[in-house]
Amino acid sequence: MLSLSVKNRCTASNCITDIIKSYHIRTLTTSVKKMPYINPPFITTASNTKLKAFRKVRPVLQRHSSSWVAGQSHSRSLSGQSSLNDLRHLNRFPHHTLKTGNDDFYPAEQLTLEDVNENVLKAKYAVRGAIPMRAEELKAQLEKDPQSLPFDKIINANIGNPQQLQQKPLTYYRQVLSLLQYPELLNQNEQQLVDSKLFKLDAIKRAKSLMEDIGGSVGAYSSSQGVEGIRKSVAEFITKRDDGEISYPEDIFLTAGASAAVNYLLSIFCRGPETGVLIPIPQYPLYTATLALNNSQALPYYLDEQSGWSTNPEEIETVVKEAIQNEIKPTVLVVINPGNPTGAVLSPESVSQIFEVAAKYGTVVIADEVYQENIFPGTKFHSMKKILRTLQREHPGKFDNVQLASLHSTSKGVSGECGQRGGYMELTGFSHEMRQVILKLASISLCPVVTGQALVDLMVRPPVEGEESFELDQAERNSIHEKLITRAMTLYDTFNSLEGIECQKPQGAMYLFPKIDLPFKAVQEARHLELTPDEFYCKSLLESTGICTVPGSGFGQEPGTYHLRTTFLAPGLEWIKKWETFHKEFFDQYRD
Ligand SMILES: Cc1ncc(COP(=O)(O)O)c(C=O)c1O
Repeated sequence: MLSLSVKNRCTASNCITDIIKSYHIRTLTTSVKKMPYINPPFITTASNTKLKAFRKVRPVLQRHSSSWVAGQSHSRSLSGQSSLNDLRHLNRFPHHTLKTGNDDFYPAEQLTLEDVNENVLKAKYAVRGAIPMRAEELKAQLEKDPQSLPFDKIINANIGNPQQLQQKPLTYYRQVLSLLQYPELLNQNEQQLVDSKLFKLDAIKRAKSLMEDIGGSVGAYSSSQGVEGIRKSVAEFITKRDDGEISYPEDIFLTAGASAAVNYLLSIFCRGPETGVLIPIPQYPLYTATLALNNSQALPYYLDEQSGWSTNPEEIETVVKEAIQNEIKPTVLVVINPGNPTGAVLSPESVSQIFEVAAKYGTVVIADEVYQENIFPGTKFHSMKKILRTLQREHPGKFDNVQLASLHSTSKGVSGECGQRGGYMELTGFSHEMRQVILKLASISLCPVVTGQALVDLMVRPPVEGEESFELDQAERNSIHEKLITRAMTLYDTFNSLEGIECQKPQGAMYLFPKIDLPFKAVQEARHLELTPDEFYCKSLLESTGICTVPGSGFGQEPGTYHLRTTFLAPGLEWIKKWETFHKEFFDQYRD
């Protein structure tokens, strides 16, 4: 039983009724229609649902009512609340009497979505979105009842997570890491450890030297910028990779994966809606999600699908100019190279032209190079740092103020150690004070995971020829590379042999992003189910084969086109055959 009391008459009655209707608060509607002004403190009994419903309409009631009258005259007025006009009180104290025998005690409600940071609600991350969530449901169903579905397992092709898909960790990495985790082993006789066949001598030596760099225990915080000895290894790796262009340990920040670096950088540079960040479309949704969290604007620049998802620096400049006209500062430009989800690798010419734009407009460049090791035969990766140094040498003065943050990670490449959260960023061209801000932000999180830092060291300084682990390590790396390439090419060929699919040839990374041109009937069916055509295709694929992919809409795509993203990490080629069969049947079912 709900009892409402009416004080003043208010002109907002129609509005209130509409709002209440729109929230389907049927139990309240009849009463409220007759009561244009509701005074909340006079609700004497109500179910939680009714109170929640009331809270939804309350802000509108308040906006439209000339006087929100507090219920001072009510016999059960809230103790200690001098002003019930204050909405904060209304949020926290349900206005119902609880028969506790203690009139002073009113249990507070749980928070609702209205109470949380709306930027968090706005952020979207499709890689773990609706289709992967449906896959989780199906996985649970398979565990309970293995016969209930037309497949026996879920193939997670939705995320670049190699070890989830049975990629074996590199032996050398894990030998060193296990010694770091259990230092008692390091006190044993080295020969005995080697004789146990569990550890190679070079792994033991490496663990000892790393332990010294780390300072004695992976269980202790390190410096916020990361262990100095490991930063030295990273700087040496970069110098070698970039044909002698020098990198300095002071410019290296070790991070908990590349995601942490993106978070640091965007939370520093995003000042609100007047900040614009150029992101490639299609993009890895970490960027749009982080921008949403920071309440800043994504400025999309489209990659050109027909030319293998190439980047057009002229388009980037057009986007920059338009942003400036709209009074949005194009503060940051994100380049993902090799691309996720496209697999495209940038040419040195494109990179140089991107730096022209950055130099002209003072735009910070984030070079997301986490796939730099995943390069297919016939393609060469050129780091943005190396090209920047070349430009600076060739054009004295012109590129000196370019600010570049280059990111790398232990999650990808042949390491595939996503769960260990290792990564680094190299800062080039930032002022001292800006670096101090970045350091301060890093120090708020204390330090990146120390074993993740150790993994960065192993990634940038693998065993070399002559060391005991070298041969096995090389064999393991080559096998991972070969399998990835074989699967990528099989999938690519399969897609291009099928009706209604067109796929650009990948040059690197771990993904294919084919375009799907669905028959009209399939598009209609998707609409009927309130799905986009790409969602409908991905959902049908999942429910028929167990293959979990991500609709192109999660990454951004040219309006009117539909894509999906798949990894090629799942072992074997059988699943590709299953996909082919599904696709043919799908088209047979929906062909016009
Ligand atoms: C382009 C890109 N950048 C960054 C990341 C995040 O990687 P990490 O695991 O190092 O945080 C990913 C992960 O898939 C990615 O694809």
